[in-house]
Amino acid sequence: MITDYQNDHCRFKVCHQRGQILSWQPRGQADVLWCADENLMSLDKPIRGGIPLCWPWFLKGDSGDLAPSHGFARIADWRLVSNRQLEAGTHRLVYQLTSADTSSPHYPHDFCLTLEYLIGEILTMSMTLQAFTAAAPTPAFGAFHSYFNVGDIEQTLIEGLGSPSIDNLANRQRVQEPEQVMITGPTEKRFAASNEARQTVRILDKAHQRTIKLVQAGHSDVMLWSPWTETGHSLKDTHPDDYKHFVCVETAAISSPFANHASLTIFSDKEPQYR
Ligand SMILES: O=P(O)(O)OC[C@H]1O[C@H](O)[C@H](O)[C@@H](O)[C@@H]1O
Repeated sequence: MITDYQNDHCRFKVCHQRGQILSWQPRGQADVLWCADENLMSLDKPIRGGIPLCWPWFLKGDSGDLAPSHGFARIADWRLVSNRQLEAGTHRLVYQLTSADTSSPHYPHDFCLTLEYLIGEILTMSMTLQAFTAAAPTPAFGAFHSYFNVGDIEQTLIEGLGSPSIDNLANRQRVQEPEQVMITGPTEKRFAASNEARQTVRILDKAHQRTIKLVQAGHSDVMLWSPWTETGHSLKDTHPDDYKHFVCVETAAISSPFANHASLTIFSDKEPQYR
């Protein structure tokens, strides 16, 4: 179910069947991505960890009644269409999912979705949608639902999210946010992606003495999620203390649909930039 790779820059793990990266460990660093214990995983359920692609809706969609939650892409069988190493040693993996492989009454269109990963010193994930439907397809929403590995969530700050947030756990109230956001309990907050074409968010992980930098394009929102102590309880595919070691910073299309292309690039910098 899980395949390990190594190149000059990093080690990484993928689940080819899900087209999902689960681990990316740049040379000399701790894993940048968090992933649940393999013994608690099952292909019957979404794999909790790495970067699942939620598509073509987020949670249960705007209507609140779409199933499966977070769309069908993260539980579909993807096809690996290219797997090679570039000259610089970086791996390039390309997966495709088409309407012939999976179908949903909530997205009744002919499409081909391509996911491309460049995995080396930096990690880039990009998604391209080709629609073959004569009529305009139903708008597609979702997220690159990234799980980031942090040494200690209580010593982690996230900056570049902007303000205000919309707090899903407080009746969608608008909350004025500081420049650096700290997670101190269950968190489910949505931030508007900046008006600039590209937005940078930083995760300052004091315990690992590193900064993870995310540069995104094509997403309208950023979701910040931590289940806090729900790990090991309502989240049955996790252990009780897991919440201490991950934060989800999800570049997402929630308030506006995805265009045909969206990307996320992740850098991990060992220099301590924690202030
Ligand atoms: O458990 P999952 O279906 O993977 O969803 C995990 C989480 O994803 C997002 O961040 C949502 O905002 C949360 O409400 C949800 O609990």
